[in-house]
Amino acid sequence: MSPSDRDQDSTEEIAAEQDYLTLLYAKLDTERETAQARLTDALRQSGGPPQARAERDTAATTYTERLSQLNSVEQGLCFGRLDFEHDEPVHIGRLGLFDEEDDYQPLLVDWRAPVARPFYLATAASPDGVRRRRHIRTLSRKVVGVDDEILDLNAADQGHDLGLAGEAALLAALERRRTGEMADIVATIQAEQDQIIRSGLNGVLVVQGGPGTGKTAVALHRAAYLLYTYREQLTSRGVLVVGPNSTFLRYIGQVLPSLGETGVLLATVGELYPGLTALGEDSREATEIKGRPCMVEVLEQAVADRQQVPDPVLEIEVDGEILTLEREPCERARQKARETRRPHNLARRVFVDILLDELTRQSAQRTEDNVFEGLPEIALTEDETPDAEVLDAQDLATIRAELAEDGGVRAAFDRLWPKLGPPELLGDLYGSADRLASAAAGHLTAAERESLLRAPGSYWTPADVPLLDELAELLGVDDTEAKARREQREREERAYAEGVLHVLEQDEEIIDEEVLRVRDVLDAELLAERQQRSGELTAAERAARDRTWTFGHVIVDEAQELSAMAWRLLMRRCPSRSMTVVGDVAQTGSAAGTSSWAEVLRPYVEDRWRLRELTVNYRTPAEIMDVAARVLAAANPDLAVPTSVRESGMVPWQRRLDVAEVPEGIRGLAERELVAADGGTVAVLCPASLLEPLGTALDDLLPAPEEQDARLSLLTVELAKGLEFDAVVLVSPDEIVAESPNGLNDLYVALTRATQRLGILHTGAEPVPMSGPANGGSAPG
Ligand SMILES: Nc1ncnc2c1ncn2[C@@H]1O[C@H](COP(=O)(O)OP(=O)(O)OP(=O)(O)O)[C@@H](O)[C@H]1O
Repeated sequence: MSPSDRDQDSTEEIAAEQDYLTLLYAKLDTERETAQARLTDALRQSGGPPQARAERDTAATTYTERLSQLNSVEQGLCFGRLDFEHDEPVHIGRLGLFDEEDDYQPLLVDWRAPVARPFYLATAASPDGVRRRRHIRTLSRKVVGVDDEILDLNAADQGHDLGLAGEAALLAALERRRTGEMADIVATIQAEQDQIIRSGLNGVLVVQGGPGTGKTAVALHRAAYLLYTYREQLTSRGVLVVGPNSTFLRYIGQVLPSLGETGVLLATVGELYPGLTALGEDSREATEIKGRPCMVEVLEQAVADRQQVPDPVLEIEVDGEILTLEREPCERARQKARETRRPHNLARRVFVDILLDELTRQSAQRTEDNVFEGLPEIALTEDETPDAEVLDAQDLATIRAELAEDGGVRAAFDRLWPKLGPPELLGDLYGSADRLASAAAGHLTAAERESLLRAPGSYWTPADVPLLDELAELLGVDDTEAKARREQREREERAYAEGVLHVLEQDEEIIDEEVLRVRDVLDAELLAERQQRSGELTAAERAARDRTWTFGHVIVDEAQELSAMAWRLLMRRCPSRSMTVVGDVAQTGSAAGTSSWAEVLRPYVEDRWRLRELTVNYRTPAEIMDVAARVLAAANPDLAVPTSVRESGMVPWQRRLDVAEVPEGIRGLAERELVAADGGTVAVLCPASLLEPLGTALDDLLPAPEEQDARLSLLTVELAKGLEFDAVVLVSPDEIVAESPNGLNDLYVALTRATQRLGILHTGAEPVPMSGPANGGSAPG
């Protein structure tokens, strides 16, 4: 076949695919119109029995979700086609479309359906009945190209040694300019990634892989797959995706909506304590200490320290009389309360009950003494005993109830066993060297305790959130009063709704006797219910407001950074242990983070977790990985860098400047990289110590904080974790290494952020030889 025949072929193929795509979009438009009409219909109806109302609400929610799903797949609706040896071809896309007029024949197959799987897995050596795999490139609703792979044995010999599927489409996707928002990879998922995405729902799955191997992309597509496959199980409990910081969450935020999935909660660990925003920042040392597992014992002791007994006696004045609480009964009450093993605020009731008995006994004794005081001694008759009591059970109950309400008695109980909230207790602990010394005895040194001290009212930090969550468990919520208040509020809302109906009815009588009566379409119960519900919430929205919410599945990204205390919090949110844990132990930056998955998971699932590894680097060209490999070899000689899929033809540039000259020099370099990136993104990555001077030097080139699609970013390595840019300028590698105990890991992360160009600006000694003959590392693929 001559080249012009091939062009002709491809023009015809494109035209044929265009016809099919036009049909698919017409179908999509019809589906949208139908969903919109049904939604309008459901919203317009009102009244009827409660069951009909509930059905209508469910219908409205279903059609709203369907509509948003149909809208989200507008771009790249169909991206592939499989031609089989024996069966009819199928087109593959972001969601399934069916032809109702032809017995629901599939027009478009959802990429997550089993029949679409060979699109990602079939190879020439193992074609699985597939004859041809076609990638269809589109721009809006127009087909702009097709890339075909014929899966026959001739092709098997020519395959790429990395076993890539749809190589042309993959390389085109990888070469595209970055925008500051992660894109989905649904059209070019590779076989090793597909295995992870479609792995079963149950148990803990760990995905370990070097930089750029697609861990984040895979984790997000797995969320979409699980929601599709286990829809019923997961929509009610929701899926949680945890990321390291809000910059990262913004970066990945569009991927799931572009896959038609919106019911997922994306959050950092610092955002998982509802009602609290962790705006503060800890020193590196304090972050590490707050993450240690021994903090559980420190907090337990801090709670125990708030359960006091008098030394030796506490006097309480009640109605001019002095009652006393001595050490012994208080110790007994404390012992009994602790033995219940209930959280502090709930065990308090036992403590209070026992001491109320004690005070009641004293008060009754006092009353009896008063009754008999001054009376002449009267001889007992034969049927009287000397112990006959003056006060009966009813009297004792009254005394007890009065004591329970007495301000002095309540204050005494609050002093001995105060009701406590997590922020209050933790604030008190951080605010007092003495309290800290008592709680942390045997766990933290004086210097370590010192680093936790802070002024009252300081902002909470992300590392405080797991501690607050732990305290919420230790303290418990005594919700008796809250429950009573809630019931009262519900009663008031019903009464208010009754009142509203009454007023409306009166108005009606005045305006028009003939019109439908308000009570025919509304009743008090419904009005009150509407008020309370104030709109249907998705599981993700409800979960975000509820600390005790447990999710159907939890995905943790950059999981190597999490502290032991953060793991405890996440495990509480996922008692089913249906989790996907994604990370790279070679990239651990936080001193509280981990270098071993087994160590992290053992306390929760022992060795019952499965490991999958990703080995191909889709982000970073081989020339850059060559430099990164030298750093990894120095940081962790046992680990290998992933193999790059491509070369860029550009060896990273390296330059030397005096540290004082950097602010002046950086501007020109950043401008040059912006031009070279040609509309793509550029990041200057620097040690924390240079953030301010470089920020000033680059001021007018940097975006305003609210600007979304920044072309230039200035970041520390910690904040750049998980992100990628077309070009990176790395400043002062030696300082980056010196700033952290895991400095070489940080440098490795920084070196692997670029998709095209990397420049290194040295200001001191090279922490690891970064140029010259390679001493190991990845050979260009
Ligand atoms: N199959 C694929 N098709 C197209 N692009 C892909 C594929 N797999 C990964 N990529 C791209 O490679 C880049 C790196 O992916 P991702 O950020 O998920 O890697 P990572 O393993 O999480 O990296 P890091 O550990 O450095 O954070 C992204 O731009 C992603 O879109």
